[in-house]
Amino acid sequence: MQTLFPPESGESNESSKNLDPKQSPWLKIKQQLKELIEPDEFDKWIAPLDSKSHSDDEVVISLPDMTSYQVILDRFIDQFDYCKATLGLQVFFRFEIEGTESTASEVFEDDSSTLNELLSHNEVSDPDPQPDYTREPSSPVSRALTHHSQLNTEYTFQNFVNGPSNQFAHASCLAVADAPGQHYNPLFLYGSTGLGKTHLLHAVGNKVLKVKENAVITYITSERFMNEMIYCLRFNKMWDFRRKYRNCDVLLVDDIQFISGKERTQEEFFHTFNALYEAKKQIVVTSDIFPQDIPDIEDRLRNRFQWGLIADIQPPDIEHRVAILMNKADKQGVPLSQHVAEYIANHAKGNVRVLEGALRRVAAFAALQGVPIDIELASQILQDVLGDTGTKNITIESIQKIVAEHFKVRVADLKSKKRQRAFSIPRQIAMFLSRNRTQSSFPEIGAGFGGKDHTTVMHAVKKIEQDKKRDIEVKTHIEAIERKLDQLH
Ligand SMILES: Nc1ncnc2c1ncn2[C@@H]1O[C@H](COP(=O)(O)OP(=O)(O)OP(=O)(O)O)[C@@H](O)[C@H]1O
Repeated sequence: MQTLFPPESGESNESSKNLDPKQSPWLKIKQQLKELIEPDEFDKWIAPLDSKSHSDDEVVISLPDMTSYQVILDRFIDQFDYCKATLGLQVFFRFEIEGTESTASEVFEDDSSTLNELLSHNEVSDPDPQPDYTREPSSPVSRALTHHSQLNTEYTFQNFVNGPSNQFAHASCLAVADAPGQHYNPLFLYGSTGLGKTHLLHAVGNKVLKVKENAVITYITSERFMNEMIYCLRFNKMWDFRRKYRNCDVLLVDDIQFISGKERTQEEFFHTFNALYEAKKQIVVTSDIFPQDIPDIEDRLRNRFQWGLIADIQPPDIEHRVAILMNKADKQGVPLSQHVAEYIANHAKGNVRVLEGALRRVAAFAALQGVPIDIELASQILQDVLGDTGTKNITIESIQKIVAEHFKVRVADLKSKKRQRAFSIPRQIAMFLSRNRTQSSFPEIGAGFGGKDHTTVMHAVKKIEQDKKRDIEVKTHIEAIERKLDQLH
């Protein structure tokens, strides 16, 4: 019988001895991981792992130590997810690490967001089917899960400049903040990046708190929701988890689109949603995708997102951008004339985050150099620093062309399925830039890359985001390509 992984790759033969490769989800996943992960990394971290046992819905994998566990969490979690999704597997992974419990607790106390799906998805130990979630928590870990709303007090309605592009979303949020749980439940805010969704989400929480000081407001990103849930499943803390999320007056969930493909997270969120909804507690979620278009989420959840009110935010027009700039300059005490604000708004055409960045840089430069903020200065900063962001016609095609030239490959290679690093890295970088420098959705980008699935694009974007932070080479390539993109006319 042919083995999937030869012994020289560092793998023991235990899997192939005990499991029929045709039946083992772990071996299927491992085979796919081999194609997604660099050979030396695969040999070092993945090849030695064996599945101890598996059933129809669970695979138990043993990890040699905490280091291996942390490395897998940090570097390969997306690849695991991706493989599971592409293979259509419905299994949960349970990772057993020798003597992990105390170490993992320490990791969680420091930053639960580093914990993720590789922790157990096992719900067997989920306690108490009908618990009282209003009871006070007892243990230190339980207390770490108590409410702390983490609201940004700067993100208020007063600091939000409304205009035609966000008027409906702004009014909806105000209405919800005035009467939480009464009219529009859930409120679903969607729009592209940097247009103020998070700002409005916090504004709702801040306003509710202003009127009702002891209101329990919980703000969470969907990613953190998932990480906390996984931790709690692993360490039998689901009571605490549910107590936190089902016992609040307003639940604010940012970037809900990231639960795409995360089955267990979706299920838990579904029950959280129901519990809050039935108790007439307000739920507000944000997404950069319309609910109908979020890939890989259960229909019952998608439907619920549409029960209440859906409000979109569009990019601000020129007058609105000027108003935002003037407002921000005023609040920051930056002397900005209408004339210069118009110049900046005309050239920094991207989202509001781009506008803010432009203003910050111009103001900092003027303060440090002791010069007035005029058109000449603004023009210099926008050219030098922002590369005139937004005035260029950057498309998926222009990105592909520049990336291909930069890496000396053909555009056809970027659209191909070639898995060699020489092609896969440029392809992933081109996907990443297409997501960040155009308004294209994941499916649109996939279509532009030879009909790739949206999950492939999502995986690429996330991978490059991470690589950019820890790999100076990747960062340098991206910066060089961005400079070329900024020179487009
Ligand atoms: N209309 C507005 N008035 C004032 N500030 C705004 C407005 N819109 C956005 N901003 C500011 O722009 C920045 C980006 O906004 P925010 O983080 O809310 O965007 P987002 O839509 O949640 O983006 P992402 O999807 O990337 O999370 C924030 O500093 C926010 O205060």
